[in-house]
Amino acid sequence: MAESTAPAAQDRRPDAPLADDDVNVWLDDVHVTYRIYEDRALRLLDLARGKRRRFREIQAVRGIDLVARRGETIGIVGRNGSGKSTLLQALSGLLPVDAGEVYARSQPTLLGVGTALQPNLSGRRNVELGCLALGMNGREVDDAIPRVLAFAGVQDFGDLPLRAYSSGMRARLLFAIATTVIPDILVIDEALAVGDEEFRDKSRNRIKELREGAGTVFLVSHALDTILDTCTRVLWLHDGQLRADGDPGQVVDQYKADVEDRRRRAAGG
Ligand SMILES: Nc1ncnc2c1ncn2[C@@H]1O[C@H](COP(=O)(O)OP(=O)(O)OP(=O)(O)O)[C@@H](O)[C@H]1O
Repeated sequence: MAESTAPAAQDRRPDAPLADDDVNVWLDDVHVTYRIYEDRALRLLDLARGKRRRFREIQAVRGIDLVARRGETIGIVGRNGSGKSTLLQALSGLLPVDAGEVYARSQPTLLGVGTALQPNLSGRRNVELGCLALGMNGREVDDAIPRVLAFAGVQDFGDLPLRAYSSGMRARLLFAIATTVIPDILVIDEALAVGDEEFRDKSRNRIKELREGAGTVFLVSHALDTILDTCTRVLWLHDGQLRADGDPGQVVDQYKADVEDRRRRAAGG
C-alpha cells in the first residue's frame, strides 16, 4: 500500500490542498486510458462489413492521488510501461484525464527527450523561440541567448542548424532553454540521462537551484543514482498505480528488491 500524502476524503473539495500556499500540484484520483484502434487493414475491412471499429484500452494511470509541495524534487521510478511518462504528461496538462482532477498552481514546464526543437533552425534561433515562448521580452531574450548557449556548452555551434547537433547536445540545449526562467513546476522526463557526466553535474546543480527557488521538480529516470542524488521524495509507479511514496532511499530499495525478485522468478530461481 502506498504511503500517500493524498488529502483525506473529507477534504476532497476542488481547492482544499491548494488553499495551502506550499502546495504546487494536486492530483486527485487521476486516471488516464489510451484507446488504440487495431490494425488499419482490419479496420477498413470492418468498416466495409459495417462492423464497429475494434480497439483496445490501456489503463496507463489508475487512480493516482498526490500532493506536491514547493521545494520538493519528486523522482518517479517504475518498470517500462508502468505509466511514468503518461503521468507526467497528464500532470503537465498535455494529456486529458479520463477521471479525477489535476490542479497546478501554474503551468508546468515539461522537459522531455521528445520535446520539440526545430531541427532546421540554428541553436541560437531555437533559444530565441524557446525564450519567447517562456514569456521573455526582446531584451531579456537577447541577454539570455549567450547564457543559454554557454550553459548547454554549444556556444561554438550557435549558428549551426540543430540537425547538426548530437542527441546529447540537443538535450542539453533543451534543458538550458527550459530552465532559463525558473519555472514553479518543472517536469523532467529522462532528459538528464542523455547528457554526459559533466552536463549531468551541471543539470543536477541547476535543479538544486530551482528547488531552492521554492519550485517543485518532477523527475522520471531509470538512473536510480540520479534519482537518489537529486530527489527529496520518490514515487514508485507499478501498473499505473502508486506502490510507494516517500523517502528516496527506502522507496528505491523497495523498488530494487522487487526488480531483483522478478529477475529471480523469471530465471526460475
Ligand atoms: N501514445 C500511446 N498510445 C497508446 N498507448 C500508450 C501510449 N503511450 C503509452 N502507452 C501505453 O501506456 C502504458 C504506460 O506507458 P508509459 O509510456 O506511460 O510508461 P513508462 O513507465 O513511462 O514507460 P518507460 O519506462 O518504458 O518509458 C504502456 O502500457 C504503454 O503501452
